[in-house]
Amino acid sequence: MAVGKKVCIIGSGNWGSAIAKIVGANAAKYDQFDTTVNMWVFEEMIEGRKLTEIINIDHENVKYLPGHKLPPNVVAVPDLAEAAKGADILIFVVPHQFIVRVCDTIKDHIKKEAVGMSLIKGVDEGPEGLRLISEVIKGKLGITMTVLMGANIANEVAEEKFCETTIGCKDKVNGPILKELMQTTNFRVTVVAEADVVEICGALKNIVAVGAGFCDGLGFGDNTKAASCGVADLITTCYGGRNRKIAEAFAKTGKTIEELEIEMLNGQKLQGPATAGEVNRILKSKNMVDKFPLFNAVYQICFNGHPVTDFISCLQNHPEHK
Ligand SMILES: NC(=O)C1=CN([C@@H]2O[C@H](COP(=O)(O)OP(=O)(O)OC[C@H]3O[C@@H](n4cnc5c(N)ncnc54)[C@H](O)[C@@H]3O)[C@@H](O)[C@H]2O)C=CC1
Ligand SMILES: O=C(CO)COP(=O)(O)O
Repeated sequence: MAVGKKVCIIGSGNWGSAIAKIVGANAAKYDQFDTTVNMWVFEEMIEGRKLTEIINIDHENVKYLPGHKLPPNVVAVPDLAEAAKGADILIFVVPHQFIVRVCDTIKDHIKKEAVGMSLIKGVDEGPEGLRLISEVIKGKLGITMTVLMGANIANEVAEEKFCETTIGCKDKVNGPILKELMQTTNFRVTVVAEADVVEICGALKNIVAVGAGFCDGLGFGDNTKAASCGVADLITTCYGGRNRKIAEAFAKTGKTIEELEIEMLNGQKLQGPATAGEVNRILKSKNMVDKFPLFNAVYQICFNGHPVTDFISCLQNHPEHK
């Protein structure tokens, strides 16, 4: 009898837990997957209990996705190398700032022929400029990489509200398998070959979302917000995402991004400000900062103490309008 492909989810935050609902259900449903899905959980204590124990006994990630049951075949594992060992499909879904450490921890323990799928929105600064997170993972682990990105706010996906997502997969073999693993009636998957485009759009929209939050916090209207907004994930993120929410509070309260993240997100992590920093340094090295006034303004406000009230001038003085 053929043995089903073993799946490991690396990460168990807001999105990792929502995706565990889907992956757990599909792994149990389809023969081509092993029913048991390991989920690496960064261990922490919640009211005197280990988070892994809570997930394995109560089947709920009470900290990062409260109110949603996870399938019982999703097993929380606190040891990262142990969780990833023997997996055929590795789903990477940690905040982007932790990915290098994650890869270093698992690199001697994973199957060489495993396929990775990154759900991480962010970028890395390589020596020659921007590096995609999937490239970082591939560089560290040497495995085939794919990505999954979309307008997918985790809580809405967990509530099974309809949405679409895109898998970027450069080869023809892995696309259909990954689609079967991820797709449900209310989470519709398109597979495309342009994986790099899928990933870069997913990463950069978080900077725009911070800008949208500034607009809301400063009391501008929907037209103003739309001036910084594109399609799909941008629309979603500019209305419903955490980056937007924190940026609005930043503009209204004068507190720092770090203070607000701690106060409002209960351990969840923003990707937009960090991505603005990484992208700014990359643009600087290529003398291209002036071509991206919105990205630059978000960076200056988040990191260099520029007043948020100046934010809109970056749109008023956009080079395209000259
Ligand atoms: N939440 C959402 O709606 C969506 C998130 N994403 C992306 O998915 C990625 C992961 O986001 P979330 O699952 O929402 O995470 P999150 O924002 O809920 O982050 C918290 C997670 O980080 C872990 N963590 C904290 N310190 C750590 C450390 N030192 N090392 C490793 N892990 C640590 C926590 O244990 C927890 O699992 C991000 O790149 C995000 O942009 C993508 C689509 C939707
Ligand atoms: O990526 C997301 C929606 O597609 C989530 O965005 P936030 O991290 O801003 O909540």
